[in-house]
Amino acid sequence: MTVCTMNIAVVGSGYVGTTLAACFADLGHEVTAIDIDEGVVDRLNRGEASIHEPGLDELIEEHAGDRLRATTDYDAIRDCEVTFLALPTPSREDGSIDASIIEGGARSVGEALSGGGNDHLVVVKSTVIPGTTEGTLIPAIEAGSGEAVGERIRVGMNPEFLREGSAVTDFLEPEKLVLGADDDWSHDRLGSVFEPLIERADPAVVEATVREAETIKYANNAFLATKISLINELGNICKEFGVDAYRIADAIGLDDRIGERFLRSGVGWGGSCFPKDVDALRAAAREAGYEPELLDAAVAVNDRQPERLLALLEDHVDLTGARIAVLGLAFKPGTDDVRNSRAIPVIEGLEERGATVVAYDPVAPAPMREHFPGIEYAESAAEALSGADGALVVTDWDEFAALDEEFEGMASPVVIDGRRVVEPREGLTYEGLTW
Ligand SMILES: NC(=O)C1=CN([C@@H]2O[C@H](COP(=O)(O)OP(=O)(O)OC[C@H]3O[C@@H](n4cnc5c(N)ncnc54)[C@H](O)[C@@H]3O)[C@@H](O)[C@H]2O)C=CC1
Ligand SMILES: O=C(O)[C@H]1O[C@H](OP(=O)(O)OP(=O)(O)OC[C@H]2O[C@@H](n3ccc(=O)[nH]c3=O)[C@H](O)[C@@H]2O)[C@H](O)[C@@H](O)[C@@H]1O
Repeated sequence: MTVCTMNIAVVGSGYVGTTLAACFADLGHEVTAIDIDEGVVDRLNRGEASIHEPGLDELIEEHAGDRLRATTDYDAIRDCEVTFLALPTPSREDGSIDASIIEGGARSVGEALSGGGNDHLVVVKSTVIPGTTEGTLIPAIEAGSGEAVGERIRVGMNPEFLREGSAVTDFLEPEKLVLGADDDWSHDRLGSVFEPLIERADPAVVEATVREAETIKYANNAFLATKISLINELGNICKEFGVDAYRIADAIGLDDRIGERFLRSGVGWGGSCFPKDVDALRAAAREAGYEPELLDAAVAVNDRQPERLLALLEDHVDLTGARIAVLGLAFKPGTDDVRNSRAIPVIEGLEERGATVVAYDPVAPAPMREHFPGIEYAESAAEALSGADGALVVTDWDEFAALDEEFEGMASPVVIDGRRVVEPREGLTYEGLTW
């Protein structure tokens, strides 16, 4: 069967945009990536990603200069049939989303499309609060293009569910695709974009309205974050009972209604999305007149986990003047992203208690230096552990599971594990956060 290939623009070349652009090129589409950062654009054109994602460099190297091109010039959109907006939607101080970047991007897309031309579908890929596409982004496109959306220019919403650290495989092997649009033409065009992926991976396809698609994304993330907070709460209780929370999770996960995934208890959820999206949903719910008590509690439990990790360490080590190794800085393994990493409150807590911090992460030391320029960064876990009075495991990198004689270099071999990754062994004082 012939699969139709299209000319697609992707605005924003961060974690989502770069993955999207490289994967669309791999699916056979002609892709133009647009970013305001010249460094990001130059790297893409040289065949390199600006972010660390397994498999991404290989895809970019294969397609750059051929089916994948990058530019800072929004005018490239004129030659495309579909434009995806993969721009940041960060939190404001009060937790609500700041839509100004994506609003500016939507306006620029409108300007690039002004003056007539071919039919064009603009697809919101970013996570935006229900009503934002209609209330903010469509007016911005209209202001830029000088014409009403709904005739030549139409708008869809296609939330993204990829995880950092497995972005490429998540994108190319999705469980579901949510195609949000408010008319048949837009649904059809969005369907055409994903036709090669549907052929290849056979995901469930959910046809939704734009507002439903916006809402599905928040509901998905709020559910997952709350699921982790629930297993963390249960895990804290298990610890008090002297019971291993992982054995309990294995048992309850066998119930299909609960499911075995996202039941790893520990130091909590971080990253660029769960904290931001749960906060944005709470703020939007409040603004709409609803008190989101369960979501508030999910955040409260999450905020408490790093403190519990530190308290466990304090049971074994006097932290004033102690040298403490922090193993793992990324918010999860497989990424160099440290946004809202649990390592941040952990390091802050250690500094408040007068400890000297020596941190190690296989890929994320550079971004963490911006948060904590004054702490020591080791080149290896062995170097971080050498002479340490205690160690905290904050990210579940596989290499920490293989640590063995490295612990012998510690001044006092105390390991508090926030991710269930280190194997307990003789000679090591080992405690898990929830086991
Ligand atoms: N990171 C993730 O795993 C996921 C993120 N999302 C959502 O996708 C959206 C994008 O997130 P990320 O990719 O993480 O963002 P990011 O921060 O990694 O990348 C954003 C990119 O946009 C560029 N940019 C900023 N302003 C621009 C402009 N006016 N024009 C062109 N480029 C511009 C930046 O230079 C940067 O390269 C957010 O709404 C996020 O919530 C959704 C699912 C997964
Ligand atoms: O909207 C987004 O940006 C994305 O947010 C999450 O993806 P991500 O944040 O990349 O990573 P996850 O694997 O979900 O992990 C998030 C946090 O939860 C923690 N976690 C995860 C699973 C678990 O069982 N326990 C647990 O503590 C991780 O350590 C990490 O800090 C969602 O899983 C994606 O579906 C979504 O697209």
